[in-house]
Order: sequence, then C-alpha cells, then structure tokens
Amino acid sequence: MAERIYLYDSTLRDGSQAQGIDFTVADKLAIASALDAFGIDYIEGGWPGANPTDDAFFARVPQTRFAKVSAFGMTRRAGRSASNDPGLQDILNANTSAVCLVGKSWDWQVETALKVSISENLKMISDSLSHVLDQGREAHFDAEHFFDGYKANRAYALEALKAAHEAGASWIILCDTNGGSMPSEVYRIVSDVKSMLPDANLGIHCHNDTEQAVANSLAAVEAGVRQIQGTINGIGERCGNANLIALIPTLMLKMGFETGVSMEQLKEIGSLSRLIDDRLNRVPNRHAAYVGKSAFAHKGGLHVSAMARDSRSYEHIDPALVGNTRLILVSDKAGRANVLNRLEQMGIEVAADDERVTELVKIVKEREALGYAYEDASASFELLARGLLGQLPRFYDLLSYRALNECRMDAKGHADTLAEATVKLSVAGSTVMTVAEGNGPVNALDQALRKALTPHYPVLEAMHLSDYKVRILTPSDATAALTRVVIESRDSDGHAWHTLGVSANVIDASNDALFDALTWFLMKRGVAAQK
Ligand SMILES: CC(=O)SCCNC(=O)CCNC(=O)[C@H](O)C(C)(C)COP(=O)(O)OP(=O)(O)OC[C@H]1O[C@@H](n2cnc3c(N)ncnc32)[C@H](O)[C@@H]1OP(=O)(O)O
Ligand SMILES: CC(=O)C(=O)O
Repeated sequence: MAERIYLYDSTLRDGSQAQGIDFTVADKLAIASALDAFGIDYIEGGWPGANPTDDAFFARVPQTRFAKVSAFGMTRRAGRSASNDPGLQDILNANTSAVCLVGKSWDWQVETALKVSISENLKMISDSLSHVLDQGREAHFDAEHFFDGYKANRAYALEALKAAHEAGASWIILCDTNGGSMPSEVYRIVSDVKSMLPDANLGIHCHNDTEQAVANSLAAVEAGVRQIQGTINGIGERCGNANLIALIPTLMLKMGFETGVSMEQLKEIGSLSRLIDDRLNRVPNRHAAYVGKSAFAHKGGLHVSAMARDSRSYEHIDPALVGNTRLILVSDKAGRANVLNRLEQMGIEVAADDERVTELVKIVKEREALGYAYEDASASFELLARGLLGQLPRFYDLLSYRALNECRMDAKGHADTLAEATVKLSVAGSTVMTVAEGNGPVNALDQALRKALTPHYPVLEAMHLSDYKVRILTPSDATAALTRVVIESRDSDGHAWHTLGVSANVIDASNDALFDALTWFLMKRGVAAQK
C-alpha cells in the first residue's frame, strides 16, 4: 500500500503575496472550487481579518466536496491572551475546519522582528495552537524561518517545534521562508527533526529564491515529511513557492506516493495550471514541466527519429498520464523523421523513402534560414508540403494589391487615420477588383480579399483573424528590417490555425500569411476551387 502525502495549497494566500497578483473574490472562489475538484487536501483561502477580499471569500466559500478549507494567520500578539486576541478571533470566526498559524522559530527573528523575549514567543506558539484546538479546529503550525533558525540556534528552533507539538498541533510545517536552503541541508535537518519528534506530523513549506523549492520539498519528503505546502504554478512571495504542478506528478508517478488526486484527476493537472494563468491574465509557460505545451514537443531530428522507434527514447513519462500530448515539430532542426511524422498527423500519405520528403526537409531549412518559423505555423507548413506533393488546391490568384494608409490632423491636432486597400484577383475564370477600408492597412487588405472571395466561397464568413504578431528578424536594419508575420485565424467553432509570411515589407508578409490562412481554411472545409 502506497504511503499518503497530504497536499496543502497556498495559492490563495502565499500565491496572492506575489507582486502583480491581486485575486478578486470571484477568482478565489473559482480557484478553490477547482482545487477541491482536483483532489487537494487543504485549501488555504487567505488571512481572515487582513483585507475585505479575504473576508468576503471566507464568508462565501461553499461546502467543499473533498478538501478542508484552512484559514491562515499568526500566533497571538505578545502581552495578550489567545482568547482575547482580535487577530486570532478573526481567524476563528472564519469557521474553517483547519487553521494554520505562523510563528517564529528563529531566536534572532523573535528578538529583531517581534521584539519579544524568546520565552514569550514559545508561549505565544503554545497558547495560540491550544486555543485553536480548543475551538475544535485542526491546528497547523507554520514554523517560520525554521531552517535558518535551526542553523543559527538548533536548540531554540527545536524548542519552538516542541511548543507546538506539546500544544497538540495536528501538523508542524518546517518553512524555508527565505528560500535559501540547499536540498542536502533540508534532508539533514528534517531527518534530525524526525528523530527528535518521531510522533509529530511534519510538513514542508519552501520558497523558490534559489529555484530549489521543488527539490527542497522532495528532499524533505525523502527525510519523512508527509504534508507539502505549495502553490499552483509556483506563484508566491518574491520568487514564489514550491510548484505543486511539478510536485504532484513527481510524487505520484516517480516516488509512488498516494495523494488525494486520483490517476484520472491527474490528467486534469494542465487545466488546473491554465485556470490560474487565465485568472491572472498570463500566457501559460509552454516549457512548464509536465503541463507545458512544449513538455513533450520534439524538435531535434535525432530525437524524432529515435522516438519513431520507441517514445521512451526522449520522454520520461507517457504524456497521457498528465493529460498532455506529444508534439513533433518541423523546423531547421528537423530531419526526415520529423517531416514524415507531421505529414502522417496531417493525413498526407507519402512513402517513407519518397525523395520529395528529403526535398521538403531541404526547403524548410532554406526557408527557416530566411526567417520562416514553421513550428509555430503548422498550417503554412501543410500548404508548403501539399504544394510540393502536387496536392494544393488554388482557390484564387492574386494579380495585384495596393494598401494605403492616410493620416489627417484635425484642427486640434488629433490624428484621424484611414486605411484603404484595393485587390485585383482572378477567381472562377474572371478578374475581380474590390476596394475596402479598415482600421489599418492589413485589416483593409483582409476586408478587400473577403469582399472579392466571399461571393465565390461563402464559407469564408465562418472564419476570422484572431491574433496577429509581427516579429522583427533583423533589428539592426531598423525600419528596413525583415519581418515575420504570424496570423492566428479561428473558425466559428473556435478552432485556431496559424500561418506566416516573411518579408522586409510588413504588408507583403501579412498578405502571404493571409493567403495561407484563407487557402488552408477553404481546403479543410473541402471547398472545390473555382479556377
Ligand atoms: C512568512 C509569511 O509569508 S507570513 C504571511 C505574511 N502575509 C501577510 O503579511 C499578508 C497579510 N498581512 C496583513 O494584512 C497585515 O500585516 C496584518 C493585518 C496581518 C497585520 O497588520 P498590522 O497590525 O498593521 O501590523 P504590521 O503588518 O505592520 O506588522 C506585523 C505585526 O505582527 C507582529 N508579528 C509578526 N509575526 C508574528 C507572529 N508570528 N506572532 C505574533 N505577532 C507577530 C509583528 O511584530 C508586528 O507587530 P507590531 O504591530 O507590534 O509592530
Ligand atoms: C509561512 C510562510 O509563508 C513562510 O514561512 O514562508
């Protein structure tokens, strides 16, 4: 029977201490509900009494399915009884089944930051935890600065833990508050604590100031802790906290621990990670371990060739275990194996020894040297491949286009910009010429193309341009620089595809990317080309 690790999520408390993060009550409620559904054991909702958002969260947090909600706060103030401490009262008034109190375990901090005697601090710890337990709550003790405190004064740091343990703390969490510890130190110190307090339930709370919060948490687990505190995507004060998104699969898949997360729920870990990004309006980190889009993306030709023989060649786990998927990229680092794999994924049949595959690899490399980047524009790659294989329908021929940008100043000096484009193209055996306006020349060009093409291909109404990115490839050429335009288009069902164009003229690059976007969509819809 696998041993159980308890997962304590502090996204809504320590996560909200990160610069730039400001959760609303609605964010907190949505995140708490996702954490509960995912199988997290404890959800630290915030600090009751600290601010109106946290108070509103605790007032509204619904009944959880699985998780225990925890209210965070600090031990009683010096010179007050625990039962007469307004801060502690606020925390208890939140009515959560669990309470986590932070207290000092470094004598120097007690004297410098708290300005109380080290014996009073021990009483603050034991009185506060006893009071929480007397109210029928589960009591967690966060031993702040424990590792630094232990290194400065081992005896006192252990005294602080003993005070919590003797008061009956349900869990004692060892905090690497400043995030400067090394995994070997964490292992050694936790092992010592384990031998001094063999019957205490120990946890770990690590900060990421040396990018070792995950490694330190795992070292603590190896030395015997059974609760891990962390946050989704590792957000938190300064450089963040231990990242539960990396820790959970590692604990379950590599170390064989059981958690509250089932193997089925583990497949949802990417959605949980993206939910936090979404709430924070952040672009997900494509290189994030386990859940990033690139976590199982293979680019190097040697890698893909070996992967075709056995996927274990370059993957540490099956991506499906964490709900992720394998991606084979085509770029200037590709070989025949990458291209064959992509063609297969695109449903293009070609013999493995077809010489045109070698030709395609060569063309991709030549074009990438000119600034093309097909790994982010797979629709343009598909059109390139189909063109070479003689499978590319031609829906229209562009004969010419003109794009104008006119800026007029009014009497008050305000700029009024008008863009206009004219396109002349050949479609369905005739020549068509249209003019359209737009809020910029690319938009005007897009409108003029649609005006000309939609009467012949009405399905074009169902697609639109959803993102447009310009990358300067040769910045030293200043305004004459080569540009790469990547267009994201979407259909009415929200499916996206990406196309690109490269030119020193940004309008020409945009026109090429638009041509690919329209062509790919018409081809995928099975529309017959009207030539
Ligand atoms: C390591 C961690 O991340 S702990 C969590 C840190 N998170 C936060 O601080 C976010 C929420 N905090 C807050 O909103 C505010 O700091 C509050 C409401 C808690 C307190 O605000 P204030 O009463 O204005 O005090 P302030 O924040 O300036 O100072 C903290 C006080 O608590 C005392 N204190 C700090 N830690 C403890 C502790 N473990 N036990 C008892 N008192 C403590 C300090 O000595 C200081 O006392 P002082 O008021 O006599 O100077
Ligand atoms: C409690 C906490 O957040 C810390 O000590 O880092």
